Amino acid sequence: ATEADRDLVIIGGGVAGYVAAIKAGQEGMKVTCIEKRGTLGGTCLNVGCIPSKSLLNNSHLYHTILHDTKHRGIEVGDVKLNLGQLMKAKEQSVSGLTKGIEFLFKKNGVEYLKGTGSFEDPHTVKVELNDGGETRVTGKNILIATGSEVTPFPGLEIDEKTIISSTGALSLDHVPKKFLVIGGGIIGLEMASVWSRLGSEVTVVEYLDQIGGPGMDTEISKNIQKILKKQGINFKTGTKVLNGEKTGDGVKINVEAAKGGKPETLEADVVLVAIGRRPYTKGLGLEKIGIELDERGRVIIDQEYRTKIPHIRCVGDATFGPMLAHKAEEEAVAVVEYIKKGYGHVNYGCIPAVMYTFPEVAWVGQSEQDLKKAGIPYRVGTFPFSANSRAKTNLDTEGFVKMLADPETDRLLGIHIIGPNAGEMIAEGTLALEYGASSEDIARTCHAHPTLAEAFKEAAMATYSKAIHF
Ligand SMILES: Cc1cc2nc3c(=O)[nH]c(=O)nc-3n(C[C@H](O)[C@H](O)[C@H](O)COP(=O)(O)OP(=O)(O)OC[C@H]3O[C@@H](n4cnc5c(N)ncnc54)[C@H](O)[C@@H]3O)c2cc1C
Ligand SMILES: NC(=O)c1ccc[n+]([C@@H]2O[C@H](COP(=O)([O-])OP(=O)(O)OC[C@H]3O[C@@H](n4cnc5c(N)ncnc54)[C@H](O)[C@@H]3O)[C@@H](O)[C@H]2O)c1
Repeated sequence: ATEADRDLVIIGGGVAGYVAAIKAGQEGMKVTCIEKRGTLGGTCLNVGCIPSKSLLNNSHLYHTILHDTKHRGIEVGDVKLNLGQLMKAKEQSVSGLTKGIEFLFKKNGVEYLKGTGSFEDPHTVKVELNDGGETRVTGKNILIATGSEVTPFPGLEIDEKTIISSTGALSLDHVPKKFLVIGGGIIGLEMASVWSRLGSEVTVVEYLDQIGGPGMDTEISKNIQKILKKQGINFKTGTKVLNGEKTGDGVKINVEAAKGGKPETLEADVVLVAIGRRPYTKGLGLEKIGIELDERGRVIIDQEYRTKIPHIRCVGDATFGPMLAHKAEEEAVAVVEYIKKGYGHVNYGCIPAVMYTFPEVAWVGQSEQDLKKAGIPYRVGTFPFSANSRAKTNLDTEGFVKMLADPETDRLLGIHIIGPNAGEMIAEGTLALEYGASSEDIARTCHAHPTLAEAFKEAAMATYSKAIHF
């Protein structure tokens, strides 16, 4: 056989794929990235992180202007929603970023093929080009970075009009009167927030007893549920969706208590299916070359991201771990380092999560229920934003910072925040955990005044001693 002519061929141009491509380019590798969507950035940039945050930000601004200005001394006249412009602003953010990645590809010498890749043999990827025709590329190393897709709900076919996935929820052309969300995980709660702020009557049906997914600290989950309820979102937790059907102009959904009970029928104009995402490896031809998936469809890999065929690796949503863009990005850098240098670094105990509701929820490390389950002793320190001077000046005092630390060594085990800008504040917690800091390390670090970050410092003080302002 002729020798493979590229150092690395990447299938998928999402966060995992494009970051690996840029990193490989920077390392002087000859690299090709294949993406079928027509734009780079994958789910995150096109139909995930970025468009959702644009809608969350602008719907929050709209809601604030409508309901939260008078007591601040600002009186506004007629406030109107221009949904078309709201969507245009979202599209502008998306296209600016996706084009930026094309620029970075050029800058770093990455070859970009617009088309669908599949394995012909372990070193050869066939590419069916989007504009017709096909080509073949060969790689010494091949990276599977094909991401994930929405998990469908059996019997509820997604038409992106009345029964929608997150993709439809990011581009509705009207504000539905009744918006029902199946699944109170992160997607469900972010989209519930957007449409509730824009005027829909929103109900979230969640199978578990808590919202935010099982990974969210239960105390935090209970608190954010109360806050979101006050904002007008209805919750049915501990409730199972049985089935549903389209009616003339909407959808009927049958539910019952998860632990059994009387069935109930809920009606809505639009239903969002947000019960999770599953790895996407369709059409890759993995079976042909003997690469295996686990029972949840994840590509099976070892600690260096190698499949059974060691020069074929996989990172991002298509394999194990939380389906998060920053986790995919970390792995993308690490996998190129493994290929190039033989070592890489991702600390899976230290991957932050952020839910961009208002206030935001952010956490890193272990939850109280994790620690209890593992029988690990811990002590808790909390500090409420109602006692933080910056939160008070901002008139946004809901939420708190909660820290969990080892009672003997004081080493931090987990940090959980509900509060404005929690997503930015958690970076300090992530750094602390990454470097094995103690709560006293944080408490003895000077924090500028007045800032929300002081709540972080005071929670640390409360963990090993006492907070000053509470
Ligand atoms: C609504 C929503 C909001 C989200 N918000 C956040 C957030 O705020 N923060 C966060 O961290 N995460 C968020 N996520 C999750 C995040 O989008 C994913 O974790 C991330 O996109 C995973 O990156 P990836 O590269 O592994 O996969 P993807 O981004 O899915 O990229 C895979 C790419 O591969 C392409 N592809 C697949 N098969 C082939 C093939 N055979 N040939 C060529 N190309 C192929 C696909 O077209 C796709 O572009 C969100 C997800 C959704 C749905
Ligand atoms: N801000 C962010 O970081 C962000 C934003 C959006 C999405 N994401 C990622 O995208 C992925 C998918 O998000 P998601 O919210 O769809 O999944 P998820 O797994 O986070 O939540 C799905 C929820 O649906 C519930 N559920 C499942 N079946 C149900 C049923 N039959 N009836 C009622 N409830 C049911 C589950 O109990 C769970 O709470 C996640 O991995 C998430 O981390 C991240």
